[in-house]
Amino acid sequence: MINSIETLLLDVPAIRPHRLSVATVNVQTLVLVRVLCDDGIEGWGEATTIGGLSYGEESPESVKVNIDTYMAPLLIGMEASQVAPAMARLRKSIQGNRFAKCALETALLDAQARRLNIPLSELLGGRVRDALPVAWTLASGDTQKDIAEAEKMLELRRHRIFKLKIGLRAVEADVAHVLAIKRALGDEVSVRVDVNQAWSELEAERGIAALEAGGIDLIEQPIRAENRAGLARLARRFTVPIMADEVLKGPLDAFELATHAGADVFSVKISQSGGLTQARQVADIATLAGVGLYGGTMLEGAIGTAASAQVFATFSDLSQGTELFGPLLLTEDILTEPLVYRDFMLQVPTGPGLGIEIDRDKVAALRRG
Ligand SMILES: O=C(O)C[C@H]1C=CC(=O)O1
Ligand SMILES: [Mn+2]
Repeated sequence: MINSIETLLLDVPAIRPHRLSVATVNVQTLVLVRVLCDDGIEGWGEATTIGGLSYGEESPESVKVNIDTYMAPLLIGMEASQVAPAMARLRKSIQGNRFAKCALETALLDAQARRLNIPLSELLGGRVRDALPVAWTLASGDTQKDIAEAEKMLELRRHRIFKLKIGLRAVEADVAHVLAIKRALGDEVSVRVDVNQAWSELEAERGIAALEAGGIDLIEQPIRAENRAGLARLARRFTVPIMADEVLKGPLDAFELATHAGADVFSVKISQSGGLTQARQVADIATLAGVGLYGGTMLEGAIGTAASAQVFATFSDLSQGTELFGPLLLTEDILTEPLVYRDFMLQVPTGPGLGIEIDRDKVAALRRG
């Protein structure tokens, strides 16, 4: 039986300001969910977002209020080992709130996989890989700083795929910044951009043409999410792959995008998808439609990152890699043993459930209030 559900907010400083076109992250608020079951088993989930309400329509505070007030009462007393009926009840009674639902599903599946003594990936069809390529996002806002940071990551053998956040400056200035970094890092390194919806379609045509000519490998959400027809036009027009991010909010969007050739690649995010099961559905739709896959992040800490890794490890195609670097952007970790990043890959935890152990003292120290 599900005995209790607790939602915790943890404010964790970033190692440097992380500048996106929609927000600058100086401190990341981790939204953690802990489910306690009457057999003594505990499960953890995460519903972290970026920049309060500037990225998505759920804030850390709204996730906490909505889980505590509306969702936990629906689940408490239900059979903890029956995750599907629990989630069906939640989905039937609660509109929207994908991040909150994702955190709850993660915690319930973590607990159930621990109960069965298997990694969470094995409840989702089973893993086909034990390590995931991990991109790093260069977002200091300064070209020379970004180059130095990338060179350090290459030397550490931690990342050789770099995603650059652009869209704050004029198109030409952003293109010059990206191509300077590409030239400095050379052909062995993959350089991509994420515009976070900042360009108009006309700006995107100009910007993408220059980036494609300069050897950039992937263009993420160049125009606003509402302009689906525009994204499809860009995908058709350019050879460089166009990736859907903000436009993709679950299986129905995936189906619609796949039907209309709306993007070349999907960035799958567990919370944007509304949970781990739905993230798998997004991936299945992509694979059936011949759309490429990338494992995305909402800059979650270790719990959301481990949960994402358990899901992405089950994807047969993961041609564009992942960006599961969230914990590395934070000054504090909340695990007894950190996640392992080695040889440009995140090692997918092999222990039961999420395969991680929470350090309660660290959580208590970082907890808000
Ligand atoms: O992809 C986004 O839009 C959000 C996030 C993912 C990596 C990163 O640096 O920011
Ligand atoms: Mn993005």
